[in-house]
Amino acid sequence: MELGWLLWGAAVLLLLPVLMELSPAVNFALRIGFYYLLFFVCSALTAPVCLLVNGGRTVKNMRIIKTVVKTFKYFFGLRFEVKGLENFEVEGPAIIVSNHQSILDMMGLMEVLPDNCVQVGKKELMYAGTVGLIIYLGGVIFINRKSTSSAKMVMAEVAKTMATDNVKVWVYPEGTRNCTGDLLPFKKGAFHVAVQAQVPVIPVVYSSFTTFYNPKKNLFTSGKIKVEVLPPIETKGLTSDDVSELTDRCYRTMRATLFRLSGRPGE
Ligand SMILES: CCCCCCCC/C=C\CCCCCCCC(=O)SCCNC(=O)CCNC(=O)[C@H](O)C(C)(C)COP(=O)(O)OP(=O)(O)OC[C@H]1O[C@@H](n2cnc3c(N)ncnc32)[C@H](O)[C@@H]1OP(=O)(O)O
Ligand SMILES: CCCCCCCCCCCCCCCC(=O)OC[C@@H](O)COP(=O)(O)O
Repeated sequence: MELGWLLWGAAVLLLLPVLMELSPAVNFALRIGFYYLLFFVCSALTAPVCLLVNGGRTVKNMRIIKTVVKTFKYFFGLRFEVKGLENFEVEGPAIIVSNHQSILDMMGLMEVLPDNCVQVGKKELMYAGTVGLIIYLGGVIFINRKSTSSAKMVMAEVAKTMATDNVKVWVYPEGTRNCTGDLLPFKKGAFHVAVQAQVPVIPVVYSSFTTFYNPKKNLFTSGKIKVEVLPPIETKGLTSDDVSELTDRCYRTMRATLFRLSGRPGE
């Protein structure tokens, strides 16, 4: 019986490189599948540690999660080139906004995540098995994108509590993943919260993944991701009437940075 398994394992190991060469689809499926498996297994192993060390749902668990997720890049040959981390050093809370290209963003998020920073995520993620549990423990704020009114209420609550909790809140203003090398129009929620809480907006831009990652083309190889944390944009004195202009300004700055980091000529 054991010999059978041994032979089977050896055959797979020998065949794997051939399979991966033969079919990009197999290579893509294996790498993404392994990424999901890493999420699943590491979440299951890390949740008890978070409970033991910090006792429950708290942003302090993000430190543990970050330590684990930061190792994932080595499995995929991904490297991050980070600039501007000093821009996170603002007094007190802030709203951080970044572009969102893929599930791979979780590695980029954890690569630069400042202390005491939680994320806004779609509520469906709460049901993603062990990953749902670990992001709940990490303090992730869940919103229902299908109900603007309830999402607004959650965000209004965030604006009220982020000062007392002294947390930064990381929002993906595009509201969904977008791996086209450009930005989707920005939703305004993050900027309403920043103005309501009178805290700065800190834009973060990740260079385009399209050179090494494209699900439509079964492309997922190793690669370098440039990350730039831009100077904070103050909101003191702004009101809800200024939100559209603030959103626009942030969008333009981040889009220009995205093109620069990705070596794409600006428009
Ligand atoms: C140990 C190993 C572990 C391994 C695994 C660990 C993994 C890593 C660990 C942990 C990290 C986990 C991280 C998860 C990350 C997940 C990310 C996602 O899920 S991204 C999708 C969800 N995020 C969003 O959608 C945000 C952006 N959306 C918004 O902010 C929207 O604004 C929202 C949802 C609040 C409303 O969206 P609308 O679609 O209705 O569109 P709009 O244009 O923004 O708003 C419509 C009108 O309402 C006003 N409005 C919007 N928000 C408002 C507000 N808060 N207050 C007042 N008015 C508001 C606007 O001004 C607009 O009105 P006028 O066009 O100006 O007339
Ligand atoms: C082999 C067992 C594998 C079991 C799988 C475990 C569950 C894996 C779920 C991983 C989800 C972890 C968080 C990913 C964050 C993310 O990137 O979510 C996408 C949202 O931002 C936007 O969603 P969308 O609007 O659909 O683009």
